[in-house]
Amino acid sequence: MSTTTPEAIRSEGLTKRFRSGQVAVNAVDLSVPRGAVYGFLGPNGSGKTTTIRMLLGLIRPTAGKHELLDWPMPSGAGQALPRIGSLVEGPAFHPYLNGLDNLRRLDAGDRTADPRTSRKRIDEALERVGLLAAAKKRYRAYSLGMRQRLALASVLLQPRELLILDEPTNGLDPQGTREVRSLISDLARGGATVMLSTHLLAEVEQICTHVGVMHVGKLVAQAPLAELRAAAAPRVRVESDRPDEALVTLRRFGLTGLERIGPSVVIALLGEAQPEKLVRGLVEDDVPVRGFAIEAPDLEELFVQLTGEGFDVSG
Ligand SMILES: Nc1ncnc2c1ncn2[C@@H]1O[C@H](COP(=O)(O)OP(=O)(O)OP(=O)(O)O)[C@@H](O)[C@H]1O
Repeated sequence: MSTTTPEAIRSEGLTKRFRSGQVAVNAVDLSVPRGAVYGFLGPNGSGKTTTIRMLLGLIRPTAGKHELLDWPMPSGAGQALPRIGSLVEGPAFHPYLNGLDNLRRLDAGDRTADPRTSRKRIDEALERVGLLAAAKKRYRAYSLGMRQRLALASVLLQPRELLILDEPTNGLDPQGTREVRSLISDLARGGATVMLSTHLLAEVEQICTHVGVMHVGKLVAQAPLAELRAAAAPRVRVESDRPDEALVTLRRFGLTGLERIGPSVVIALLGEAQPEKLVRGLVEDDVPVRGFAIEAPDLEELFVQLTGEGFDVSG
């Protein structure tokens, strides 16, 4: 194996052009740090599933290259894939078998799984996704949410270094959604790296440490969530005929991120400063103030600026 890098997933110029001519994924450079919960966020049709299918070697990229756990794909698939659990389009479950027997079948077909521990691992996986009570029910009688849980259980039959999950909470009711999110956080605490795709900003805000934002096939932003939050931190905006003097006052109050915008507007990060004290300070310094506002873009506004579209914030 090559030397261990800080990234669990790395891609350069990953591109998929379908036969129709449509470029679904356009030169995507992913960087998913080990230990991260990486939210792959984007509206429907932005290219998330296509990217994930390329990462896992299910479809061939038109251009670009990528590595999973430092193994180049697809040549290193034999080494990389046993260390990776994935949920994309769900495994093929048999409709007339119950959940338990479906997992037995999958586990028996996995040559890296130890048959002696099979039952124990299956029960643990069913328990983790809250499906133990329904283990003997036929798959065809499962609700969409139960099917999703069984798919997740199949990913958890073995310990994994990396989990790649396409819309893992899709189809789950609010309770199921909460449970799956807490399960993902548990897995990350246990040391796994998780990449999950979602169209829900709330999902990213609740469980992710990093985010990559897709828009019409392009990765338009990629950063630790804390960094994006800082970029979305509240700012103070002062309109004055003497902006240089306004800047001096704001600086005196310890504000950072000071910037002049146009001839009469300055902005700065509000930080811990109290707005009413700032106003008083400006007046005391004899700075003529025409406008004073606190602007607090939230993450949603930030993403809208990036992509020109909103995300579903519910869930
Ligand atoms: N096999 C295919 N042949 C042609 N076009 C495809 C194919 N698969 C996906 N596409 C197109 O590629 C674009 C990206 O689709 P993709 O499924 O990757 O998006 P997504 O972000 O995962 O969206 P969703 O959340 O709806 O799954 C879409 O416009 C889709 O219609």
